Amino acid sequence: MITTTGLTKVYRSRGREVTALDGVGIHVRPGEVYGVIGRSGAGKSTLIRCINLLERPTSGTVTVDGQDLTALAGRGNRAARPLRLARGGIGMIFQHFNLLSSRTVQGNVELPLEILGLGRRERARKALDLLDLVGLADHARAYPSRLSGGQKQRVGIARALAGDPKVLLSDEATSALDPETTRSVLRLLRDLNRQLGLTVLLITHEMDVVKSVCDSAALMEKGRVVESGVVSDLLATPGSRLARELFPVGGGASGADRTVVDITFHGESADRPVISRLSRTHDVDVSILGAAMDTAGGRQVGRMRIELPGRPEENDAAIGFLREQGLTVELPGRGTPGPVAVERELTEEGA
Ligand SMILES: Nc1ncnc2c1ncn2[C@@H]1O[C@H](COP(=O)(O)OP(=O)(O)OP(=O)(O)O)[C@@H](O)[C@H]1O
Repeated sequence: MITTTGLTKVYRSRGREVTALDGVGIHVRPGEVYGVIGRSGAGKSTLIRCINLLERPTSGTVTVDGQDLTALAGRGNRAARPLRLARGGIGMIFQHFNLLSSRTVQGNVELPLEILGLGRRERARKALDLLDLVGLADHARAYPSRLSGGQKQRVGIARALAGDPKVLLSDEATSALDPETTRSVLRLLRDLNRQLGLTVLLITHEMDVVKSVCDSAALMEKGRVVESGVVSDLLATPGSRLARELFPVGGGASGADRTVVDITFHGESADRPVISRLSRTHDVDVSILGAAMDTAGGRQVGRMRIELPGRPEENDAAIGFLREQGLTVELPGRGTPGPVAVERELTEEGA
C-alpha cells in the first residue's frame, strides 16, 4: 500500500548539508499497522513528511495505493491538483493534535469536508458519524480547550478520517499522552485498522507502541532503515535488534564456566514446558537470569535468558534440544549476525 524506494532527503541551509534520509526503502502492506521506530534525529518525521509529499524528497520514489506521488507536481501547500487529490487518500495525525481552538470539535472535523466542498448538512452528518466512531459524539459542540489529551487526539483521528483515506499516517500521535491514554488511543487505531481496513503507518520512539499495535516495523538510524520486517518474524530471527529491544532480558553469567543462552518463545512453543523438559532429559540445572513475556502483533511472545553449567561446547546437546523445540536460540556475545531484513514475500498489489 505504501512503498518507498531509495528515498533520500538532503536539507541544505547556509552552506551546510544534512542527509535526513539516506536511501530508505519500506513496504507497508494493505491493511497492516507498520511502525517506524528510531531515536530523535533518525529521520522519522522527515520520512513521514516525504511520504505525503509535505516535503519533496531529494531523490527516490513514494508510491501510495499504486500511485507514484513523487511523479506529481508540487509539494506542501503548493501541491498541484492531482497531488492534492492523491493526498485525500492519506489521513494524518500529529503529536500535538493541531486542532483549531476557535472551532468546536465538530467544526474541526468538518474543516477538511469544507475544503472538499461538501454542503453544510452532509458535512454535519459525516462529522457526527466520525465522532461517533471515535467515541466522542456527545462532545461535538465542545471546544478543544475543554478536552483531555486523549479526547483531542480522538478528534484529530476523526478529522484525519474525514476524506475516507485508505492510509493513516501518525506522527508520534501518543508521545504527549500518559500511558493509560496511550493504550486507549492505540486500541482505537487498532480497531479502525480492523473495522475499516485502514493501513496505518506510525512513527514513534516508544518500543511499547510497536509491541502493542504493529504488525510490522522498521528500525531507523541516521537516515537509514537498519532492520525491518514482520514483528513476529523478527522475534524469531537470531541477531534481530528489534527483538532484543522489544523484549530486553538482562543478566550476565555467574562464572567463567557457564553458558548463557537467550531463548525466544513464540507460537506453539510459548505453551510448552520446555525448560523443565530440558532439565529432565539432559539432567542439567537451569538458572533463569531474566525473562519477559508479552504480546506482540497480537501473539504471545516471551524471551528468557538462562544459564547452564559448563562451557558452550559442553552444552551442544542441550542447545540442540532447545532448537528442536522450535525456539529461537542465541548465545549472547558469540557472533551475532549484523543487520537483518525479514521481508515477507510481497503478494498483494501495491504492497
Ligand atoms: N527543515 C530542516 N532543515 C535542516 N535540517 C533538518 C530539517 N528537518 C530535519 N532536519 C535534520 O534532519 C535529521 C532528521 O530529522 P527528523 O526530524 O526527521 O528526525 P526524527 O527521527 O523525526 O527525530 P525527532 O523525533 O527528534 O523529530 C536531523 O538531523 C534534523 O536536524
